[in-house]
Amino acid sequence: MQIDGKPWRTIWRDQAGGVGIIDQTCLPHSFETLTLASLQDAAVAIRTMQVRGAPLIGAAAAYGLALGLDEDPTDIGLERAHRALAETRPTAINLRWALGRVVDSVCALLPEARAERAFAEADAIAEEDVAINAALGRFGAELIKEIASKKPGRTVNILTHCNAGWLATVDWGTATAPIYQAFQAGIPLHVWVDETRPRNQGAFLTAWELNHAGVPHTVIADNAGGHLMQHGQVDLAIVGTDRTTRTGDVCNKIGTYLKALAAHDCGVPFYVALPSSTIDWTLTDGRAIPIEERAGTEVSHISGRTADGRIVEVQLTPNGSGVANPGFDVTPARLITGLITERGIAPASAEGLAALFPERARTRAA
Ligand SMILES: CSC[C@@H](O)[C@@H](O)C(=O)COP(=O)(O)O
Repeated sequence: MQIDGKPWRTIWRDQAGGVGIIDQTCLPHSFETLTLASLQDAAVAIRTMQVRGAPLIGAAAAYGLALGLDEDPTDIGLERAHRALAETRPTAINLRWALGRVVDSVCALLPEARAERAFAEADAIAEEDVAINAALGRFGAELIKEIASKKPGRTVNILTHCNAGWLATVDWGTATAPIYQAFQAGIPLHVWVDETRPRNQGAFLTAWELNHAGVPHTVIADNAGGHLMQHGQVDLAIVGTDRTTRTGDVCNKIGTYLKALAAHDCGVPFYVALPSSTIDWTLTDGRAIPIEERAGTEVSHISGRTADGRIVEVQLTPNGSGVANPGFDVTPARLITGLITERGIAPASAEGLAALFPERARTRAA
């Protein structure tokens, strides 16, 4: 992604031995970067959602483990860093996947060799994420081109939920990678951006990055998607996922399920874009996925910028009303038209995923 004419990634190694990130809690009002200099910084950044989105959480956790090994490379230090990071967010499987990769790469080494090796593994995870998202973007862009060919000269309207974009990955995004690639290929397209209450990742982050990329888009209230689908104003939906079972059930930001139901009712194709690191090969039923329960204040309060540039938070709900805030929901495979992966587009089923990833499908289900 180019920002002010300069290429950016969402996470990088800085000159001083730290790890740079974009503080996503400041967007869209200000673009600020910060340095993760310790295990503690990395754990806080993931927990408070300064970095977020399944693939980026994975990369940040990998760097966090490397920072932890820099502080204490012993077995005890490794275990402590692993535990601290694994506890930060429960739903995105990429977190555990990336931590597992770094642990496997260092555990047989002498302590003094561990930090360097862990940083190299974290770099590899980040680089692979870029290549994988670019690859799945190519498959998804073909899909968009096919839809465009059926309505020559007219705009393809794509609905997306939450931010499964550039900001949620190291580069490209998952749901947005096909959009960016089709847009760059000259396909006329427009994106309906669900605001995605309660944290507004759509209104704050997806809108911000589509703006920077010059992609035409419109932010809508979460409740508007079904209406637009009924009126033929959505050609396809593409969303991301935090964890996908081996049978193709998809866990993604709360509200995704309702969009999939509406799409099913209206005959709108509903696709999920994902790197294979988001597949949990041990699970056969999406209902087994742990759902993060987040702070009630995300529902009862909302923040925004005043006309004179101040960021303020205001309360929406009456004092005394209860609030609940499940962060994710599960869309059953039967509502999903296809899974866009780095190896191609699979039907959302055990057979579909096993055909694309035969070596991973041999993992035993729990
Ligand atoms: C490419 S990201 C896919 C998902 O991680 C994304 O859709 C999502 O649900 C992000 O949730 P978040 O709570 O903002 O981390």
